[in-house]
Amino acid sequence: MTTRADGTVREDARPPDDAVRPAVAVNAVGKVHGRGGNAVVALDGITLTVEPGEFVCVVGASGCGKSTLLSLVAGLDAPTTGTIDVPGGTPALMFQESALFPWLTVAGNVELALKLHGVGRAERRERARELLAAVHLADFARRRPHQLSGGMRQRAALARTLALRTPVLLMDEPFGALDAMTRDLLHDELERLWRQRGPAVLFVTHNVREAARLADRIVLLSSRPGRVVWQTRVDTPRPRRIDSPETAAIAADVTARLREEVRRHGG
Ligand SMILES: Nc1ncnc2c1ncn2[C@@H]1O[C@H](COP(=O)(O)OP(=O)(O)OP(=O)(O)O)[C@@H](O)[C@H]1O
Repeated sequence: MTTRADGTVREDARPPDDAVRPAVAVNAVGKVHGRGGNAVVALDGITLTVEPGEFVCVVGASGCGKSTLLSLVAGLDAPTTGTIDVPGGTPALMFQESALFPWLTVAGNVELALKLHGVGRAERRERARELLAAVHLADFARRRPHQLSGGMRQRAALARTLALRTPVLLMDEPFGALDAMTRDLLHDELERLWRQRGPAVLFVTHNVREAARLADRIVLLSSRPGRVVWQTRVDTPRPRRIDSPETAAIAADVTARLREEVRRHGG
């Protein structure tokens, strides 16, 4: 999928050679929301790639354009300048709120996502069953979302996102509303499933420790308008712990750079 500044979205006709092409390529992208006196320059000249299977966390001060970046990569909005290439097609998205349909069961929510992508009934059932078992919700498949805790709802949302088997997952603060203990468990789940299934992940967060816990690479955006100002690889062996000295040291380094960035902009 290629999204251009004129809003055209083109599905690539030829299957991509994923071994050599990035899973996501954001090329000199700018985004202005609104017009005239109300115009807000959210992003300015962002260039960023995510390699196949890579886990990239984007951090930055509030309002720096992280969610805007994800909505552009998702194809929900068009860039004002530049291009975005996602050769594997439309990515799956997960948000802070589970966005489950309240009138459907947990299994029904996962199956509906598959139905909308043209997956036949028998395969929908099987994939939903397998995914709900993988996120430890097998016993809750027939419950409705309001009967679940916040953490369980996000597990269901994760199952729905993974069920689509897209080569790219976009995650916008998916665990931001959860308590620390639940978030820690969801990090373990996500890391395990990501390693088993191997999608590229572009994960937006305010939480620098979360980024150090999950990422292969952390990208720091400047205060608005967002630009890539710094990035670092995270080579700590997996599985990781959020309270390990290695994770704490990386988080401290990223926090120092983030503070510097916010100070520079008078935040
Ligand atoms: N549809 C829109 N119309 C006008 N302005 C917008 C729109 N969407 C976002 N903005 C503005 O663009 C800027 C970037 O917003 P965005 O939500 O992308 O930032 P963010 O880094 O995700 O913020 P936060 O960390 O607080 O969630 C903000 O100033 C926001 O108010």
